[in-house]
Amino acid sequence: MQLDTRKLGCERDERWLFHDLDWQIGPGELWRVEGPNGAGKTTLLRILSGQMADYTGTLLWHGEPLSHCRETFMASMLYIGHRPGVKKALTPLENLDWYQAMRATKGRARTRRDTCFQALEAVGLAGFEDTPVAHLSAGQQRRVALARLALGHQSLWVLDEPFTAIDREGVRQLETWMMTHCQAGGSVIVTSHHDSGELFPSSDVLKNLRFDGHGGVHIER
Ligand SMILES: Nc1ncnc2c1ncn2[C@@H]1O[C@H](COP(=O)(O)OP(=O)(O)OP(=O)(O)O)[C@@H](O)[C@H]1O
Repeated sequence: MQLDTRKLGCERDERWLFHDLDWQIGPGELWRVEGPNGAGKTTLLRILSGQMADYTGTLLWHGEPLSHCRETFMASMLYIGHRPGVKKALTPLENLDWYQAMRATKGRARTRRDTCFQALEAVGLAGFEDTPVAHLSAGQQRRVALARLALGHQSLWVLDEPFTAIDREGVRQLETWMMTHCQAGGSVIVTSHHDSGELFPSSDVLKNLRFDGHGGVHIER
């Protein structure tokens, strides 16, 4: 797993959010992107996850320009954004099953459903599998989205504010998942407004990319 940015830049309303950003995200690396509101964190994550083409510079996936290997990249990357990205009229189980089907996950429908059950149990939604998402709390809805992490398909996780609405125990569990994912050779890029030191207190692998809010971005390995 290797994602590189070369001279990456993005301008909004005649203001550079970031420019000339050279950054390497390698296997086993856990990156926290931090900075003030409006600095450009979400914009950066949307570019890195292949959702925005409005930037300067180059993105390389395993050394190859992203535009040449988009399909492989998209299959290897999981993005969870600000919004839970779940269908409220469906149940958690239906949402996950739909997600699995969309990713053309091989295997029998029954095995696929079992995997979904396990993922929902892992995020604390056992007993809520068949409740329409619209009837769940904000934190539970968020957990439906986060259950995708437990399905274990992708090597790169790009997570924009995944801790929003999640209780303290859930935050610790999520941190553990991210660290375990990195220990297994995966990579994580995560934003959060939690204070520094509040998250991943026991991690010695956490690296920071910090927006200073004035167009400067600082990489702290
Ligand atoms: N589609 C867009 N068109 C024009 N400007 C945009 C667009 N999306 C975001 N911006 C601007 O880009 C800047 C960066 O926004 P972004 O959402 O990336 O910041 P952020 O660091 O994630 O903020 P927050 O911490 O509040 O989530 C903001 O000034 C925002 O107004």
